[in-house]
Amino acid sequence: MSDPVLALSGIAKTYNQGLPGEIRVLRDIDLAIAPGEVVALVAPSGAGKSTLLHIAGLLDTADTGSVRIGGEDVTGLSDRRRTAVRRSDVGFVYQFHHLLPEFTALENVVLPQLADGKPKREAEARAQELLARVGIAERAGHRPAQMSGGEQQRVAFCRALANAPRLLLADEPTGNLDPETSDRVFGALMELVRDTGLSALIATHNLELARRMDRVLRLDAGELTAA
Ligand SMILES: Nc1ncnc2c1ncn2[C@@H]1O[C@H](COP(=O)(O)OP(=O)(O)OP(=O)(O)O)[C@@H](O)[C@H]1O
Repeated sequence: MSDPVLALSGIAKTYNQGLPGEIRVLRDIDLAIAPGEVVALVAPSGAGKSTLLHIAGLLDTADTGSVRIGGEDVTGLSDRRRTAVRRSDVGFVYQFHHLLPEFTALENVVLPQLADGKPKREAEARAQELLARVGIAERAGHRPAQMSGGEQQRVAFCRALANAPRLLLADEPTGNLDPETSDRVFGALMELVRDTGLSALIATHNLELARRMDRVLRLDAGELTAA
């Protein structure tokens, strides 16, 4: 069997360790996501889902435990190597799009590819293709402020997938949209994920959306359980 795309083992994280305000956010978390598997993460507010996603996406480090991406143990890598792995293997989508306001939709999808060393012409072709796939090809020349919330979030999906990562991590990717738009935009994301065959861990408060994924996990009191 092939290696999980993401494997977390014995992950624990405590904020303010040893201080009066100590918070044990994660306790002994184990998680494996298979190639092509899409997993929902549901959690009450403050349960530590952002912390878990940041550790899985190499934006933060755990106190104990290991993180493997594509079979490679990335736990002890230097900051430089972690950044390189994150850039090429992990796509991130946040609740708010975090697009660069002074750049167009196309440029927002092109820039991470240039940072990864791709030639401009190739990067632009891929960006066009991704924008077309989520139905906003005609918005390529628009800046974020000229687009609706749902369109902006679609651009953010394209940006996350621009470098063809193995793993997509999403933190409430449609959480700031109205229910109808959220449903449509989430559908576009799922189509993109399924088409590209990548693995994903998607945090959501929306149980209806969670049920459209392959597996639902619940994070509560620092522990992860099957829901
Ligand atoms: N840098 C930090 N220092 C101290 N405490 C922190 C830090 N980051 C997060 N916390 C605390 O850890 C807990 C988990 O935070 P986290 O952001 O992971 O939660 P969450 O589940 O993503 O919450 P939400 O759904 O509200 O965004 C919270 O109680 C938070 O206040």
